[in-house]
Amino acid sequence: MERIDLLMIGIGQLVTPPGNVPRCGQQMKEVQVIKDAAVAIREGRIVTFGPVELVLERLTDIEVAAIVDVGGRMVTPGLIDPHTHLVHGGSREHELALKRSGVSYLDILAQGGGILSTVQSTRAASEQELFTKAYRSLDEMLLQGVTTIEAKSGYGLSVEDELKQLRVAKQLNDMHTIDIVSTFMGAHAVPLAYKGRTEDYVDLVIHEMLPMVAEHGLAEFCDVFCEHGVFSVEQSRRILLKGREYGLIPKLHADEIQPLGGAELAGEIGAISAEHLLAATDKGLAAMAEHGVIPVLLPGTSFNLGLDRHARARDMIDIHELPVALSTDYNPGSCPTESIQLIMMLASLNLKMTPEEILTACTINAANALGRGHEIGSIEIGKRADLTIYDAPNLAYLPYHFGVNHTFGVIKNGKVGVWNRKLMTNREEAGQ
Ligand SMILES: N=CN[C@@H](CCC(=O)O)C(=O)O
Ligand SMILES: [Zn+2]
Repeated sequence: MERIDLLMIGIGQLVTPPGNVPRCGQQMKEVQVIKDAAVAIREGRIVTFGPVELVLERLTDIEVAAIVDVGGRMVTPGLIDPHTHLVHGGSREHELALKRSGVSYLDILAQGGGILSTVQSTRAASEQELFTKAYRSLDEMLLQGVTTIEAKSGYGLSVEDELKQLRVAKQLNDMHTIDIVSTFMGAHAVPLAYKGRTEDYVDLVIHEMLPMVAEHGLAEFCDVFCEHGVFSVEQSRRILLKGREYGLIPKLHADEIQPLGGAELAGEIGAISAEHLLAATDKGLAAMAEHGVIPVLLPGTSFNLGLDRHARARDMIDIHELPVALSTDYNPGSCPTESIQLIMMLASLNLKMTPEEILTACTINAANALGRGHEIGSIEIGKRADLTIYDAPNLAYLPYHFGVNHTFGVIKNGKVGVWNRKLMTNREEAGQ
């Protein structure tokens, strides 16, 4: 072993799911807890970790450039948020009264509001404006302990505006501490100019948007809002299969409001993940389990939409043995929050997930929903040194003591991104 760049000591509890692959069913509860631990990092990767005496023994006669003592705090892998609509213009607080008076999410959309309202603001915004707004959201996420996110397009809904959103996401990935994985979601809604002509819009997505996104290398995944009144199962299938021909891995907003068969479609085409799933049937969940599709659950969305129904996480874990992942769904409409820690609390309250399951869902299962289980999502030798440090004595404390940010520090790629609750990023780079 050569020199060590950073040695983290004083870890009261090091808590991580093991391995690189998705943790299914009861495996989600099995996390490794190492007391009085240390982690050694070189060139942004984990070189060794374990009980402090063991780590120090392994480092005998090895030069250590810097030592950081985290004062008995808890450390986990950096948290991963695998479903966000990060880049968008404007906000939708003007729809709050409508929402609270009982008008449904899909009715607001059908009236030209909702997603379509954000499409207007996103089209009107410059790339710099979109960048600055999203950069602030990324700062919030980093302060919460998040080190990698996914970001979808889908508020442009024209060739040029979809590319604009994806270019901004790429630039953010280059500039911000958080890693951003991009998803093309031109099929997020039918734009007003195509009202009543959904098939024509699907043709635009397939024949004009997908080739351009692929040609510019702007996305890794393709997603569709498969929902009654938005895109049908058949249209979603066509878009996702064509996307795959262009090298984009399929994801799907599936069975959020109606049991349309999105979960079944995700299984049929072997999507990497299916999201929402509040209305998914047992048949759909079985199809997902059979084909290794990861359910990404978004309890902040059902909470914020005031629904009395939630995704059936317990059935997914206990009966279907699925590898559940969790995410904020950060977006300006159904879930305007960057707080992954609020999501952890809601997963406990409404999805009845245990603290261990919640950690697994926010780390290794989320990493696999982004095809990155070999790189991030657990503390293993050789993996990226993405670590979150909490002012909390144990895992259960996170969903228990709610409404505050427990994150004390973040290490991203072996470098300090947050310390003592303060960002260590260079804000000047973001033009602020
Ligand atoms: N359900 C569809 N899309 C987003 C919401 C987007 C919006 O309302 O702006 C979601 O995942 O919740
Ligand atoms: Zn979404």
